[in-house]
Amino acid sequence: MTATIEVTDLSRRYGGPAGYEAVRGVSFSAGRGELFALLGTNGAGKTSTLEVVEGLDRPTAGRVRVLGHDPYGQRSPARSRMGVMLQEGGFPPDLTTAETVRMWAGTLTAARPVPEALSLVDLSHRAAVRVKQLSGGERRRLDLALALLGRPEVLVLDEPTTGLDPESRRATWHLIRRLLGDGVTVLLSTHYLEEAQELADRLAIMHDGRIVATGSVADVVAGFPARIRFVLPDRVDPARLPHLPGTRPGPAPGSRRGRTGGSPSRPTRSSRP
Ligand SMILES: Nc1ncnc2c1ncn2[C@@H]1O[C@H](COP(=O)(O)OP(=O)(O)OP(=O)(O)O)[C@@H](O)[C@H]1O
Repeated sequence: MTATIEVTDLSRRYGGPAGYEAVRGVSFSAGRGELFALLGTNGAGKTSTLEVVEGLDRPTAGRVRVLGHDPYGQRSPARSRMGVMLQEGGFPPDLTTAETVRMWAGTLTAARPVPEALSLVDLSHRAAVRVKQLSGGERRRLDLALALLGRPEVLVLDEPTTGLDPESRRATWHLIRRLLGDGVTVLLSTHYLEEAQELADRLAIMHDGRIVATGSVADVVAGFPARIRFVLPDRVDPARLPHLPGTRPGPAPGSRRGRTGGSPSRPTRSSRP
């Protein structure tokens, strides 16, 4: 069966052949009703990857297919079935929330009714408020409402819960799970491992433009040793501790001595900074 999203050996370079390669040979796929998460620190290459899947740019090398189409070269068949939530949506500040959704709906052939879109993201009570008066979290939810407006089969969400309070974050997770249950395929980037654990069928951890770990959430988490840090009271001499397999002295915060688990080296005496 063909995957709904298929990314093969994707590279993306900014600034021509001598420029910066932000994505370096990335491959992953997601099937119908699956959520694939890209996890990584700032600058890892997540947004650069998502933008190519969204069809905003062509790959420097490699291949991307969404619902069997090249999202850049065959833009309309892929884009018309895709909902996209960028990291920062730009809205006309003086329109109300409902006017913004209505304006966006006007560009689509079969948009959800505006009240339904607002209710999905819990913004019905803010329908008459101007966008410039919305909080950052409310604007993120408005962004999500616009991504859902065309009843997409594929959703690409760039850090959808950044800036949301815990309750809104959980509500967004609940909504995403419902969409997955309806068969929507979701590609999501996030900084939060917790978010990937909550939602993802599979994930990839990106670093410096490459995937450094990928698989099911359980596989990836199991592949990283647990790190437990503790600080010894000043009066305890680390040399007198019993041997603790897999521990090593860590950097001592302040004037205290620390120790970190997760590496197989034998503990040695820790020095003060
Ligand atoms: N238009 C651009 N021109 C040149 N370099 C860029 C451009 N956009 C992004 N980059 C660089 O590419 C690298 C990857 O950026 P990208 O935004 O894809 O990372 P990210 O993982 O999404 O980070 P964040 O979590 O901060 O959103 C960074 O070093 C960034 O500075």
